[in-house]
Amino acid sequence: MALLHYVCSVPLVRAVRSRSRTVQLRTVSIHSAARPPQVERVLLGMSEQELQQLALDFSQEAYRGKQLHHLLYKRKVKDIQDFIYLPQAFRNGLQEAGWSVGRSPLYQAVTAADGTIKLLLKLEDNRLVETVGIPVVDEKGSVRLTACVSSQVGCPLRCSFCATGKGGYSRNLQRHEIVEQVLAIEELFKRRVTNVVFMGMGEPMLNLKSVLEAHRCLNKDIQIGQRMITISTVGVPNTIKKLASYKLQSTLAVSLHASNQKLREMIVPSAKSYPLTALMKDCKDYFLETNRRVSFEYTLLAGVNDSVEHAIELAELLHEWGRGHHVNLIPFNPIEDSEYRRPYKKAMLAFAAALESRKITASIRQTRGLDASAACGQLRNEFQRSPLIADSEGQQEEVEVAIAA
Ligand SMILES: C[S@@+](CC[C@H](N)C(=O)[O-])C[C@H]1O[C@@H](n2cnc3c(N)ncnc32)[C@H](O)[C@@H]1O
Ligand code: SF4
Repeated sequence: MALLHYVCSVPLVRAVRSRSRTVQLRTVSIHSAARPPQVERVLLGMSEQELQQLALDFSQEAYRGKQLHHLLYKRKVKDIQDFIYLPQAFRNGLQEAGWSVGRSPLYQAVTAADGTIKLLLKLEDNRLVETVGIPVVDEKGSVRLTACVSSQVGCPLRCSFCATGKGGYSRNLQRHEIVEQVLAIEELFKRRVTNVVFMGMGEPMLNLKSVLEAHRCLNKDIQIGQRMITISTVGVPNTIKKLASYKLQSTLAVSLHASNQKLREMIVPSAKSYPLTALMKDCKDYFLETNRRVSFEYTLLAGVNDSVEHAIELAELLHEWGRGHHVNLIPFNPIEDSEYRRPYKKAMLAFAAALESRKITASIRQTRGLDASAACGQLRNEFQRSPLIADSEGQQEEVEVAIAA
């Protein structure tokens, strides 16, 4: 693991454990979570029409809005004073009115042996968010670059095998804080991001508004195809239906991890509020409404959910679906203070074979970025415990998360 940059050592606002946990629910609301800073005057995330309107509001011609769009999304300029095409008076006017581009400084980047890079961005309120760039060379030799983006700082849902969940929750990310992760990865790799997966820190469905706004920007402004974007969720009641209504061509990934309700509740505490039958129905409706295959993520935990019997039960759950799904088997990535273990390869292959023999398409996901703690579910804890941060004077903040009935 090589340290690429250490940009600054600023106080870190650290989230601590939530005091209240999951209770019975129908809808989800979050109380007393840390508020993001004021973001009304942030340029990143705005559409071309909005930027044109902004130019008009500043008594500029509408084409200045087009130039702003080009500077933000093509030239990726980070500071208003560097908008060299724009009149100095317009730049000054924007700044005086409190506008900013909305790009955060890179705090740290760590590269893994396989070329995966984990980036840590320092947000305006000193919170840190992690994002991962994963380069993949396909059989034809062309390179894909996947951005694994975060939607929240931490996560309130506390899945038992996930470092993010164990690290606590601070707040939702704003749309520009999601978009900028992709731009930061492009800057570091010096190439375009081809795929985006909402599989970093946080539960996207608990921050659906900002996730959808960021999705629009990534698609329309940064020109990443909708089909190249995946939104991953552990399942939050009513949100899959809502997402389906937008009829996006993006992939919905549902983190299942268990073949029956009892086991799922043990692994994913929030499953208590969203029975497997209801979740599966919503997923099927999603497929029928969008005609997009749903991807089921299944983290394999040795001796917990990885037996052939579990595979058979999972196949039964998916059997009536026909072609509308795919199962992604994710070998557990080790995290601190966890008794879970990654299954042996033989067990994973047997699990996949049991699915395939029942006509359920499945693949075992290749682990990327493990030695840099950049693999699925490993985000957050590593940096939180870094001595650099432990020594800082970041104030601690009690965050209470309640999932209400
Ligand atoms: C970190 S979550 C973020 C997206 C969303 N909250 C979800 O759970 O789908 C992305 C994926 O990482 C997986 N994951 C979490 N912890 C993991 C671990 N320790 N090993 C392997 N996969 C893990 C989750 O199951 C999920 O499929
Ligand atoms: S797996 Fe997803 S939902 Fe569960 S704690 Fe981690 S980030 Fe949150």
